[in-house]
Amino acid sequence: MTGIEYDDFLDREYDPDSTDLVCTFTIDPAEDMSMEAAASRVASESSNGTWAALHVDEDELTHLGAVACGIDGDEITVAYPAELFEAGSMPQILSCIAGNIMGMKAVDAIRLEDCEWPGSITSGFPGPQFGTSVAREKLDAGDRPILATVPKPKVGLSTDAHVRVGEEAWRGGVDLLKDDENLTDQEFNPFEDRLAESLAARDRVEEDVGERKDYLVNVTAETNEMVERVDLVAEHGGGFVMVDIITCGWSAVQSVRDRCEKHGLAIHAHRAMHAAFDRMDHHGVSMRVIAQIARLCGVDHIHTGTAGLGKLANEDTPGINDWLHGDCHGLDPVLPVASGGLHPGVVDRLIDALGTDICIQAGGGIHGHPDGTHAGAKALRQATDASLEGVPLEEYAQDHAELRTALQKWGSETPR
Ligand SMILES: O=C(COP(=O)(O)O)[C@H](O)[C@H](O)COP(=O)(O)O
Ligand SMILES: [Mg+2]
Repeated sequence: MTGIEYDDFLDREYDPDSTDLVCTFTIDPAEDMSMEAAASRVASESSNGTWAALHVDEDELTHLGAVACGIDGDEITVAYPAELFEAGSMPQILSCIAGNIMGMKAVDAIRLEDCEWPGSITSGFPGPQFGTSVAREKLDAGDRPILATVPKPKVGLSTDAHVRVGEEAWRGGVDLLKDDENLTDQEFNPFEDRLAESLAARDRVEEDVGERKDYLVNVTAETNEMVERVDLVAEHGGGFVMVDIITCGWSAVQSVRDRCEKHGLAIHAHRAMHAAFDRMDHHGVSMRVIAQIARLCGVDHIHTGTAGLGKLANEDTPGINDWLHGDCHGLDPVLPVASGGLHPGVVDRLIDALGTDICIQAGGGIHGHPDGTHAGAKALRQATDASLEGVPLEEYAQDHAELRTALQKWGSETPR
């Protein structure tokens, strides 16, 4: 009989191989706990161990145990055998690497910082259907950032008012109209009415301005209802859906991705509630890992922060956009969305920081323009054009009235 104990989950000589899922955690061990003791407990509890020494026949043991194989300051590395995981199930993977260990007494805090995903796991997921190619495949953004807006107030507008604001913004120069994260199917603005009338307005604008536009309608709901709403988007001729990926959960994201494959719809991932996991730098799950998971599950765009230029402490993980674009066993790159307190006066520094392969979303920074939504959209487009041409915004504003007014109102900073 073999006793499995915590020490069996610690081996600092182990060198992970290409089939392992390798996770990096920062941990704060409990008062009476060494880093080694805490690391072995993290590896045990997140794979196939528990607190009591177990008695199993060696030949029954399928070596599903994780190995804490690296300790460097407050950072530990844990390698997980691929056989521990169910192919294609993000919930099961997270129940291992971000499950019980988040609450175990052996650590006062623990944060999942990064994952290195083996091909044996990534091959079980679809990845993005379009990713950054939406700019050219579904829109006419070419090499400039895609511009988006969300009507404000975030909820409460009637369908007619919502569509009117959307049409103004599209005519002013944004590519995408986006629902806000808490606008779904409410009496004041029912889902299918808003969908149908917004897409009809989109078609009118495309016809008039000769540039492709589209609508990120928020399909967030119970999973079966979401799948039905994805079908409705396809029936009405939409090109995208928006999903609040954290609040609806990863299984639902996987179901929506599967349905969007059938209809050729791109997925815009809003991350409302992410800050419950990633805001504290000493506990939870980093936005980098959330973005990795979202990419595996197959979103095409995801909000990843504003390089500190916006209103939200939105955890601009250093290099996160590199990861979203970086190679991961052939997964398509995901389009980073910068949003939250943005307005024309910060676009130049935003592009300097994040590049042009991004989506810039501005709500208040368009609809709060002194001359209204149409002018606000024009000002955002003008600021983008100026930045791509390398012309200082103030100089470009001399003969672009809408940008000039925006800069007079907001300058180059964002109020919190
Ligand atoms: O509605 C907005 C921004 O509106 P506004 O442009 O008026 O600030 C988005 O929900 C936030 O950007 C989400 O934050 P994040 O992008 O960090 O997930
Ligand atoms: Mg919002």
